[in-house]
Amino acid sequence: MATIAAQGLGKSYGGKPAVTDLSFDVQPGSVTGFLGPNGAGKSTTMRLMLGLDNGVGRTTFDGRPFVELAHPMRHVGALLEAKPFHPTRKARNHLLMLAAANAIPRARVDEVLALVGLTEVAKAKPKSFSMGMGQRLGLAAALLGDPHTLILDEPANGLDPQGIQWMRVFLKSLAAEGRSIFVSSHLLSEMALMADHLVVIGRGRLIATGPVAEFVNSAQASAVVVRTPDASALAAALQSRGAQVEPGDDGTLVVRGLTVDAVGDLAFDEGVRLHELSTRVATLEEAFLERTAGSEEFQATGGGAA
Ligand SMILES: Nc1ncnc2c1ncn2[C@@H]1O[C@H](COP(=O)(O)OP(=O)(O)OP(=O)(O)O)[C@@H](O)[C@H]1O
Repeated sequence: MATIAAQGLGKSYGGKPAVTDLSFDVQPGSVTGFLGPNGAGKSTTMRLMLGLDNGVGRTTFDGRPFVELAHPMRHVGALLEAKPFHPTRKARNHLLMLAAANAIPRARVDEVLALVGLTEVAKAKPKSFSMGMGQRLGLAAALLGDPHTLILDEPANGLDPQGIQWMRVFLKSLAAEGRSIFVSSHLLSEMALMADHLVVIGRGRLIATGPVAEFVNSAQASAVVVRTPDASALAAALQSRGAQVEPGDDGTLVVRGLTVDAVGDLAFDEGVRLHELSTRVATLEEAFLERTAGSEEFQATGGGAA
């Protein structure tokens, strides 16, 4: 069973749809990246999942909606965009209050402060915190109940490169323990390193969901590159098997629709000599830009492709 099952989520603001009929699953033991252009509806979706926004649809955590969980913090930890802590209440005291309200042992507070690297500043007030420290405190709060599921909206916001790397290793280790991690981020190179699965939305609608590898391999930018002195013979043979073939750089052929193994086997069967046979895998950024093209809410007129 999927740990998180979101079904038919929807929300409009003033008649304008922000999220429309959105359904997806998040499996345990993996990091699922939640991607979409600015304004695509990621934060709204996460709020809907936790019952923090009025909307339509249903999200269950191990079969039950968030509001029906007896000890929600022990099932689901959330870090959303809004800073939930009091600016002048010391970081540790903030966590102690949360722990007390949720019947979580006090000792867990110092554990989570250490986990996120805030032990040294436990007695400081969040108003003196950098954005990255604030994110770490938010993550500490999300982890208090040792939850099986984490929902994190842009947790890497404000973190320096070391912090971003730490976050990646940390979230991957939590997933490796069997937890479900659902995390949004605009840092696509980071997401490529961290996520196993993706949920990609545009204008509030599902664009793709599945393994990261499937998403990048299905991109147009992914292809088999082949170089041969018999290009026209090979191109004809490839096209007769349904492949799309385009001329590439330096006399290569760029082939889509067949695997590298199939291209190599076909060349062998046809007696065509090959001087190069390689694959080009799209980056997550290329695949993302390709699949979300036209679904950006905010399009600038300056810049563009160089
Ligand atoms: N409280 C609100 N009132 C009115 N419109 C809202 C509100 N919150 C979000 N929206 C609108 O809903 C849409 C989705 O916004 P949302 O913040 O969920 O997107 P997002 O994918 O999280 O964006 P970003 O990547 O920029 O953080 C946008 O068009 C946004 O302007």
